Amino acid sequence: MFVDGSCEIGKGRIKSKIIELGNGSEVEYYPRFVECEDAWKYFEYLNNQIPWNRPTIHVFGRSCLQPRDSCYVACEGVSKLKYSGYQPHAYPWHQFPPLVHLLRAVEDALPGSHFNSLLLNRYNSGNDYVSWHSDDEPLYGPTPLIASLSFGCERHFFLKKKPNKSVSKAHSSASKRLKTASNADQDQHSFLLKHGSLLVMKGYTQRDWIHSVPKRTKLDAIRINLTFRLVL
Ligand SMILES: O=C(O)CCC(=O)C(=O)O
Ligand SMILES: [Fe+2]
Repeated sequence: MFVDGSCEIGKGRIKSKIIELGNGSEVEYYPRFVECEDAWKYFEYLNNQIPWNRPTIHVFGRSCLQPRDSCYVACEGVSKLKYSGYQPHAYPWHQFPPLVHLLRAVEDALPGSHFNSLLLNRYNSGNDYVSWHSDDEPLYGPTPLIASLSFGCERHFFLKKKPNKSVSKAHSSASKRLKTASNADQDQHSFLLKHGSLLVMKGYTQRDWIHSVPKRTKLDAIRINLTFRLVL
C-alpha cells in the first residue's frame, strides 16, 4: 500500500442513499465508499503525513483558534481560498500521492465531476468541531458539488434549512406556530458519518442549507474529513 500511491477502493461505493432536500438541493450518502481496512491505511497516512495546522480565525469580530486542525491542497493557478479571515497555504497535489488516488476514485464514482481543491480537517477528539456554516464562497459558484470523505471516529453531521429571509417577521412567527412536526422534520437531517463513507452535497445545498459537526465531549478519538471542491 502506497508504494505507488495507490490502494484498492472497494465496490461498496456503488450503494448509496439519496436525500432529496427540495428546491434543487440534494445529498447523496455512500456509507462504504472505501472498504474498512483500506480506509484505516488512508487514516494512518493522513494522520501522519499531512502538515496539519490550527490557524487563528476571525468570526463575528473576534479572533479564536480554529476548533480543529486543517490543511489545504489545490491545483496551481486556482484562485486563493479565504474563509473566516484566514487564507490557507495551498499545497500541491503531487506532494501527497494517496490524495490524488482518492480524488480519482471520487471523480470516477461521480460522473461528470471534476475537483481542483481539497480542504482537510482533523478532529482530534470530540472537543473539536465545525460550527453551522455553508460553503457558499463565491469562488465555488452557485451550485457547487462538494464531496466529503470521512475516516476514523464516527461523528454526526447535521444539515439544517436556512431561515427564509424573504418572509416578514410577523408572517414568520405565525408560520412558525403553524409549522407541523413533519414540516420541521424535513428542515433538518442528521447523518452518522462512518469510517470510509462519502457524503456528496449537490445543487443549491450551500445556498439554502447550513451544516455542522457538533462537539461530542465524551468522544476521545480522531476523525479526518476531506472535502473535494471545484474552484471556478
Ligand atoms: O467534517 C465534516 O464532515 C464537514 C467539514 C466541513 O463542513 C467543511 O470543511 O466545510
Ligand atoms: Fe462545510
